[in-house]
Amino acid sequence: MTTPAPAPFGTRLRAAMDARGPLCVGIDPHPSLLADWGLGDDVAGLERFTRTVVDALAGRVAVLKPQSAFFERFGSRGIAVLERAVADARAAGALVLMDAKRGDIGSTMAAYASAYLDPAGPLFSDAVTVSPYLGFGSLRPALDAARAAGAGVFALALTSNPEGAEVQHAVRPDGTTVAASVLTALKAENAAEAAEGRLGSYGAVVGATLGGTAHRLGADLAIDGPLLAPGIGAQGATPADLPAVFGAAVRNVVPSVSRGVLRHGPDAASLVAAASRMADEVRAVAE
Ligand SMILES: O=C(O)c1cc(=O)[nH]c(=O)n1[C@@H]1O[C@H](COP(=O)(O)O)[C@@H](O)[C@H]1O
Repeated sequence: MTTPAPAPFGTRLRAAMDARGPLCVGIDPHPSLLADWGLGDDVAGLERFTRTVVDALAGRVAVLKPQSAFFERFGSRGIAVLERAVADARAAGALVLMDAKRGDIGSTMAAYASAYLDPAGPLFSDAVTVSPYLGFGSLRPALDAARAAGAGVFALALTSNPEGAEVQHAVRPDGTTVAASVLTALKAENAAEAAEGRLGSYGAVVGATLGGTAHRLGADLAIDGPLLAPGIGAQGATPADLPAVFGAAVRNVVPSVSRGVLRHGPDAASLVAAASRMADEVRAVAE
C-alpha cells in the first residue's frame, strides 16, 4: 500500500495562515537571550529555551522557524535539540521552516536537500531557506526534492540587511536586477500550483525593512508563492511597514519575528501574548 502524496507546502501554508494568522516566529536562541531567560549558554539552556518556545507557540502560530546556526554551535547535542524541536513543533500543528540558508553547487545541494527535504531524514522540515547566490539553477535539487515531498523552499531575494544590496541590487547584462531575476525564477516554479488557483510552494525572502526598494528596483513580488518578511521587531520594522514593501502581494506575506517575541520569555503566557499582539497587528494590515 502506498502512502498518499502530502498536500503541497503552499496549500498547507495557506490553510495554516487562514486558520492561525500568517505569523512566523523564529526560534533564535542567542546567548544574550539565554542569559536574559536565566539560562546557561549550554545544551541544557538551549534545550529549555527551545522547548519553552515550542510548547508555548507550536499550537498557535502558522510557522516556527528555528535558526540552525544557534543549534549547530553546540555540535551534535545541539542538533539533537533541533531534531526534537522540529518533530514536536510539527506534531503540535505548526509548519516548520528550517532557517539553514543553504546554497552550494548542484551536486552538494542535493545532499543539503536530502538533509532537510527527505521525509525519511531526522531534520525533515516543511520548508527550508536557501541562498540562490551560486546561481538559481544550483538550487534545482532542492526545488525538486521539495516538490516530491510536499515541502517548500524560501530563496533569499531581497534580504533585510543593508549589505545585501551590493549583490541583490546589481544589474545583470539584460538590465534586470539580480533580485528581480530570483523572483522571476520563483514565479516560474510556482506556475503549476498557480494555474490551479493555489499558493505556490516556492517562496522568496524579502525583508520587512526595505520600504519601497522592491518597487524601485522593478522587482515583481507577485510570484504566486509566499513571501517571508523578516526584520520585524529587533531590526526596526513593524507590521505597519508591510503594505509599503509588498503592495498588493501583502496577502501572501508571512511576517517573521524572532527577538521581538522571544524577549518576552521565559514566561509562556507572555510569549503567547507577544505573539498574538504581533499576529493582530499583522492581520490588521494584511486584510
Ligand atoms: O531567512 C531569514 O529568515 C532571514 C532573512 C533576512 O533577510 N533577514 C533575516 O533577519 N533573516 C533571519 O530572520 C531572523 C531575524 O531575527 P530577529 O531580528 O531577531 O527578528 C534571523 O534568524 C535571521 O537570520
